[in-house]
Amino acid sequence: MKAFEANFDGLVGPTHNYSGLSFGNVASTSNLKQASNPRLAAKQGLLKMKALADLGFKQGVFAPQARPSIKTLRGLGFTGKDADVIRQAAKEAPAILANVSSASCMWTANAATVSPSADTQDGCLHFTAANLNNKFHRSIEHPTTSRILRAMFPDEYYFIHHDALPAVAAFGDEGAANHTRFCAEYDSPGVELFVYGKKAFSAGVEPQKYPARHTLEACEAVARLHGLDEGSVVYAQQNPEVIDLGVFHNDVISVGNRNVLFHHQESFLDQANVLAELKRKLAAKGADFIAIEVPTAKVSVLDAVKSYLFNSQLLSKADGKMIIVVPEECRNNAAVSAYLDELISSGGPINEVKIFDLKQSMQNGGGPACLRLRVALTEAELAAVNPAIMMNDRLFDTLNTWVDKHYRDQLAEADLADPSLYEECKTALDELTQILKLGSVYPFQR
Ligand SMILES: NCCC[C@H](NC(=O)CCC(=O)O)C(=O)O
Repeated sequence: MKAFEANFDGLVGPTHNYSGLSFGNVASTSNLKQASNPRLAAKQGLLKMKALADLGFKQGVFAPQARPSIKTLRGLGFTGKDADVIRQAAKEAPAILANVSSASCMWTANAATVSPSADTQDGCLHFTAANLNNKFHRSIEHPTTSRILRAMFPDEYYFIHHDALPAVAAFGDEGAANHTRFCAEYDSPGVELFVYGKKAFSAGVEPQKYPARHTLEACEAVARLHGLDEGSVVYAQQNPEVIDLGVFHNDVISVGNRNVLFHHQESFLDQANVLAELKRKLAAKGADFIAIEVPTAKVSVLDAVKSYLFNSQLLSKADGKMIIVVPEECRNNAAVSAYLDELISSGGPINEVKIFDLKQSMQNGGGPACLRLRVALTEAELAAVNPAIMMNDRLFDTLNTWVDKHYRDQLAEADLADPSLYEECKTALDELTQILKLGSVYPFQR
């Protein structure tokens, strides 16, 4: 049977802005109050999707959410017509308005955790929406995320959707940014690596400066929901010291594809044992685990955080070799650029680099890997995906025209107070649900 890894990239929403909302994410806090360009941001993302689709990879579009979230504002006591709600929040609680205006759902690696059907007890493909409980602006994403996921993967015969875990810190869940699946072929049974920042209900080390967003308890709950057995999972604690250096998700310090893990020397707390367990469990599934470890002497953690070398995508080509998709920032960093040259000429599994300009997203701490949710699909499952979300020449043109029609090319803090921004967002997203055939997924449509 043929199988694929499809990538579903977050289409950047019309309110993309820099509000410095993510303590612990260095890019987010250091670009606070910069003006953003939502139109450019959306187009940068679309160009990546189109380029990968053109290379023959299965590529889909993950729709953004309506912002500001009027529902959230009403729940916090703002009243009146929608425009009044926005004006009142802008005047009395601008920080709340900034939170509910974030376009943060663009980083779909945080939308959910996905277990392919080859790994699960019932043979279904499981999704659990992430509660993103650690950050207020992200904690409001999951109800709509769940509805969009159901519209993207509607067939109940193949796809099972779980609601987010309880919205408390003990079950803090950041989705696939802290989850990597290893396998020989995409449809052969694999091993799923769940990475957490701390334990909630038992003692252990944790970061001192920045939050550990994701707990072991959340990882275990998702593994249970998805029906993964002991031989198919590895739990690893992220190195708390690198969280304190700005590695707020594991996908800032490691990335995996098939049998390969590309990671930094300081990624995990108990690195040697994590790697050994992965090797052993993967061997039992008939795959030979390859770990490519980048030494601190070549790339420091700070360079990794600045360049987002590990927030890359590893994509398997027909010949079995892999492309590494990196942001432009990797070429602007001398140490990282030199390392990349060495990597692709090393004779190892990664032998090609593709570079993308994703600066608008990068300035909020979101690189190529943050922008995509990976779903390994069999041919039959792929055929059951909503076809209107799959990228092709026509959809690329339609979405570019749609962005030109609806998006502003500049957004500063003061613009968030403008009620017409919400109107523009609603008009755009209403049209988008028709383009992507999603049905009524947004609160304003229900
Ligand atoms: N996987 C990348 C996620 C980036 C995201 N940044 C933000 O939400 C920044 C938004 C702002 O600061 O305006 C986060 O930290 O969760």
